[in-house]
Amino acid sequence: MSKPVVAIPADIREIEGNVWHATPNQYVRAAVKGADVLVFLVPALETGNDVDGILDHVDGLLVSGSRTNVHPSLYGREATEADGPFDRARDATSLPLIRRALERGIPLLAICRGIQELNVALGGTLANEIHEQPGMWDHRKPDTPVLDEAYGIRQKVIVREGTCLASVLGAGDIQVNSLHRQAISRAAPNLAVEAVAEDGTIEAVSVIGAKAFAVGVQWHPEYWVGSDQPSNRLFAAFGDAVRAYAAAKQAVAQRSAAE
Ligand SMILES: N[C@@H](CCC(=O)NCCCC(=O)O)C(=O)O
Repeated sequence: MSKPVVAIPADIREIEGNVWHATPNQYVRAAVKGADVLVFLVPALETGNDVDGILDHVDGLLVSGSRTNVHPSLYGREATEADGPFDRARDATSLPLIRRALERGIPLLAICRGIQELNVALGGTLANEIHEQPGMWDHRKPDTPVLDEAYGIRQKVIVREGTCLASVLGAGDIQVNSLHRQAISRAAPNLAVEAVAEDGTIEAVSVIGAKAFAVGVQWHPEYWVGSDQPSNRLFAAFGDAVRAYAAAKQAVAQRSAAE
């Protein structure tokens, strides 16, 4: 059996005067090296997405981070200039993919913007510029041109006992990186909070009653896959879930062919 396939919804980026569908290499590298899967990038389309047509060809969904923010209109709020930058095509592509992947039992790992999209897709809300709130830590991307510094491990997160994440990483404290201005404000009804920062920021969730692995994290495990044990374990667990889904799908196809 060939390796299973994971879809990564792309961002819209303007590069050298042209519009690109793009995702940073760190997500592709982590999926290939950490989860041992093949990767398909999904173009970001504001309309015309064939969600089932895409998901028919994949065994997992990896929703990446991005400097852009989910549009507030998607969680019932008026958008202001301060809520940007936006990527409406990304929103229109990833939110339906998240909802439908969960319905079909396709494994999901959502990272940073991805956990925020997961929350909004299921009916939750987001808070912006969280560092401006009293008692909140500054979770923003460090102001440095050096990526290893920007993604440096610098924050404690407490993984709760008895959670999906605890089964992968163990319960208790882990050290993670942090590059976000927004965070989950009201968690969607069917999301379980799995990890929090010391200032109460929700750092990880899982989907209650999910048919398969369905986890979102606010930090960036993809960046240190290969050298950081929690990152390695999370992507290995995601890869195992993707392989299980692919094997089950192939077994169904073989039974149908034999009938
Ligand atoms: N825009 C959201 C999500 C942040 C995120 O995904 N960060 C990763 C990319 C960082 C970068 O390249 O700037 C938020 O700010 O909360």
